[in-house]
Amino acid sequence: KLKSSPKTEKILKQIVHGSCIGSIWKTVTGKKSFADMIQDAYYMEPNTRYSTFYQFFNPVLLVKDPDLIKQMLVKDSDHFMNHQHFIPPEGDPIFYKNLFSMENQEWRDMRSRLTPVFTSSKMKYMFSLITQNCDKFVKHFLRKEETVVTVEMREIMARFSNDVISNIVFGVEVDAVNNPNDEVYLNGKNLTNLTGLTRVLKFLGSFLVPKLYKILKISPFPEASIKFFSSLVQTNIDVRQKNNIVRPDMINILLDARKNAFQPEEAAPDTGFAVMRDSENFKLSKTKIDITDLEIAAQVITFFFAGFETVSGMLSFIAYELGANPEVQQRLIGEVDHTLEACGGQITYEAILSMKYMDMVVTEALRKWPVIILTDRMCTKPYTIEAKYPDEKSRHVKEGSSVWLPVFAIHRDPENYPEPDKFDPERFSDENKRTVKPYTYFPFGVGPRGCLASRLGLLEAKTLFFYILTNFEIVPVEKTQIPLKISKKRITMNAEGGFWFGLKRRTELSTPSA
Ligand code: HEM
Repeated sequence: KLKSSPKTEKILKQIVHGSCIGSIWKTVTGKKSFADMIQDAYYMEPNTRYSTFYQFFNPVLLVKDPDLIKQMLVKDSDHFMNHQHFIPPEGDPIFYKNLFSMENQEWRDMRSRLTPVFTSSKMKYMFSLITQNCDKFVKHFLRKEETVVTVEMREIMARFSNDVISNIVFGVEVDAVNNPNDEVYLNGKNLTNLTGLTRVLKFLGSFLVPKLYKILKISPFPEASIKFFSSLVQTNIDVRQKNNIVRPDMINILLDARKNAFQPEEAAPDTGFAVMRDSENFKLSKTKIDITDLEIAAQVITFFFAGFETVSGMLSFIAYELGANPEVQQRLIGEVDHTLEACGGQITYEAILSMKYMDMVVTEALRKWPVIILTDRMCTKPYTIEAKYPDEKSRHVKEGSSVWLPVFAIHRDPENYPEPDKFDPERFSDENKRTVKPYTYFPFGVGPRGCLASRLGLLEAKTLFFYILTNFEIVPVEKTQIPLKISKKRITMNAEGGFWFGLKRRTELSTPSA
């Protein structure tokens, strides 16, 4: 009988049971969704605080227990500071020098320089850019003759997200809602689209065999689109500096912060339950920041990348839940109408954020459909998980090994949320939200490395649905699929067969003059 090491035994067991490696293969070949693959891993070792498995030969620790998540990824986050790198440092400097890929002290410095750009008062400053795009969005549909316009939500939300994020981060007014062939949009889609066997393999491969990718200098992203965005941003910075152009966007905030220290913040309301707060224990930059043109370009391109697919996914799932749950939608329409009336027909930042039911709906949609199914950390300093229960042994986590936070699986675990597949905004009412188990809600990740721009994402969602519901009702049409099935063809969360719904005018009077 051959003797094998515990590690080999574990890999063999996984292959034999088809549990993890088998489910990775099913995901690569489009037979299983990425969310299902992670759920398989989550339930592989039931009733444990964490599971371990191998990404081929790399050990991965999947953390499931809320207290352990808090301990490891918040309190002891200095042991788990970086993401597993999947973009080779030798690749394009613009794409590599972004916050998501940065590591250790370099990341910490950049994060503290960028955090002031995303405060609530900066969101208020940028609110006018968001409303400009929301207004364009509704006018696009109000111009149509039909009373009910059939629309594939994911496509139109992607175009909307493209327009907003380009407007806010690049300072470029793009109109992909009206022009689907817009160059910025097509390049953004190319950059973020993870469909097709080659792209899926290339992307999953960067997680599964990162060392090989590093050696071969393979980037999972298309080079032509990276070049397109680099030159767009550089030209934009040059033109502004030459002509002293000022507009309320991120390039402007960063260029300005190079000359003047960040000003004391004016008080502004926060954007809701889901806002990342753990990530703000940083010493914020109170002096002028030292940031080069290249670094500004790298950051704003990351913002575009990070805020395009995520936001469009979130908006599509909110639209789906409103269309599938008419009683929720009617209650929200009531709140929208009341809010519009209370602010005399001219919506304000404060009024958007005063809507409690809107916050409950958006929070629950992000619980049921967290668009980022999984986030990861790399162990940067050896760590020991002490045994807590009699049947546990303490577990050593080696430097360089991966830790995964299975967001989707935690949000759908009935231990955390009873009837987890039910869309129930009441979970987040004033009364009930106090009973949500801490560290079981992660649409924007966790700890100091959590999403930098949760406020922006939430503000975009609330403002767009305010505009939509002022003018339309979202109704099922022939092609609508309820219940929604998660697509097996994409790594990012999407609906099989698309998100088809109708936008039904609420009144004939809302026809725009222009
Ligand atoms: C609904 C919209 C969004 C969702 C669901 C989302 C979610 C996430 C998640 C899960 C992470 C990883 C956090 C972790 O590992 O703990 C992340 C990181 C990040 N997000 Fe977002 N995000 C959204 C919108 C945005 C937008 C609009 C921007 C920029 C304008 C943005 C910028 C970033 C950046 C820069 C990071 C990396 C932070 C770091 O490593 O320090 N995100 N986001």
